[in-house]
Amino acid sequence: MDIVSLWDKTLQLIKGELSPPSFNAFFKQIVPLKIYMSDLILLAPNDFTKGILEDRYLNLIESSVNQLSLKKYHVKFVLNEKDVDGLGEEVQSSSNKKNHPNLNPKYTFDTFVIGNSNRFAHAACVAVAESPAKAYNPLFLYGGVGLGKTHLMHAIGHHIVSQKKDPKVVYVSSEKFTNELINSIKDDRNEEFRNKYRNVDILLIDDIQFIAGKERTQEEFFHTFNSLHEANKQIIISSDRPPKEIPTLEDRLRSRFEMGLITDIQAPDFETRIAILRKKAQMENIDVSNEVTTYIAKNIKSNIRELEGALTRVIAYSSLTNRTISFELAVEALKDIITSSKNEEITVIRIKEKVASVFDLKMEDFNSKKRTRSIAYPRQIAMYLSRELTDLSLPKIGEAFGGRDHTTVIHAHDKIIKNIEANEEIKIKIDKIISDLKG
Ligand SMILES: Nc1ncnc2c1ncn2[C@@H]1O[C@H](COP(=O)(O)OP(=O)(O)OP(=O)(O)O)[C@@H](O)[C@H]1O
Repeated sequence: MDIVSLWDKTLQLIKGELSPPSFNAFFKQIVPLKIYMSDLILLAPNDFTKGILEDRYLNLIESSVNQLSLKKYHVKFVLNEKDVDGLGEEVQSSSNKKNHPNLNPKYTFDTFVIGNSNRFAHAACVAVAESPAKAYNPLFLYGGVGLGKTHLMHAIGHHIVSQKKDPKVVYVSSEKFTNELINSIKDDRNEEFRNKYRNVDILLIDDIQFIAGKERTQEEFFHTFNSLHEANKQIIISSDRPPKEIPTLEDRLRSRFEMGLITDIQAPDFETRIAILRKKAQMENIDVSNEVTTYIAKNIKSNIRELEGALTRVIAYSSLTNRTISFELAVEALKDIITSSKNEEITVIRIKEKVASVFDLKMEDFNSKKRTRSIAYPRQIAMYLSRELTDLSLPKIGEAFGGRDHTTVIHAHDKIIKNIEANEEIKIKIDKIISDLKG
């Protein structure tokens, strides 16, 4: 029995043992990942659910699995698919179809909510999924943590697998790529490694920023890239920043990454956060009021993984305490998470407002072309603080200051660092602004 059927049957057994709210809260989101030796490895959606599954349900899960299988398994939970990367070749995986990559079944275009922050990235991914190697090659997706890059890459993979006959689609994190390369060198299996990556139709490579500074990996990836590109195979790359900002990336790779289309994903706006929460509640088949989704969406802004985690926590809390989901219950369930992030997020606007009040500037002065010292200097301080206190990229900061070039932001940042080192008065002033912003 393959892992997917084994897990499906296990779920049927477990369902009969538990109340529907508990089953829905803790079991529906588990993804069967891998069978390795005598371990059945399952992906838990978040730390909280993992803790509950391990503390309360491990015996039930293992006994149910072992009722169905001749072989005795130990069940293990991981939080990240990358955690099983080091386990060597799979014995069986959830992606048991020939040439099928290890794609998360939940990460499809259907489950992806489109909003202003990701509309362009989504459209580019759909275009690539429909015409691989014809639309944009490579497609380079970048954005902050937990904003949907991996989701979109897997969605492209699923779409292509569903459209083409036996395409070879490979999804790999750059860390896994590096580890496999190192092992192949160690075991003298370099040829095998090359064949694996140079003979695919679609290569999805996640978190490419981790190859920064790894010369041998960059060299190998350069040749993999070239042979795929020349053979008209599609390459999709993700990163937490644009190619220009990846330090110690060889120029020849950087220019290749810039050959196709580069697209970014921003943090979702309020409406998109609400839509994501609604979609998730709908997928879980659970009623959640507008008051509750609004409370979560207003307080968790910059990471969709955390947004989803908050909703899961509310659902679990309701199931554990046997109460219906209400605004009061959500506040109670999320008191640790939302108190710890109660300080308002630091944005460029807040930085500008603060610097404007300290240096007696008008808001429009930050974007103006005026270069008098009384304006240019506070403007440079505001750019410095934006670089230090927000996750925005250099080009985005430049954009937020009247469309200035990213080199202007670098210059301002370097200058203020030197000033802080040389001038105690400025250091105190800037420290005070930072502590006021942090609340
Ligand atoms: N637009 C969206 N609609 C629905 N779910 C989303 C959306 N964007 C992200 N998610 C969900 O948020 C979670 C985090 O997304 P994902 O893992 O793709 O982020 P990432 O950008 O690859 O993060 P990292 O930088 O940590 O690798 C996933 O569960 C994903 O399904």
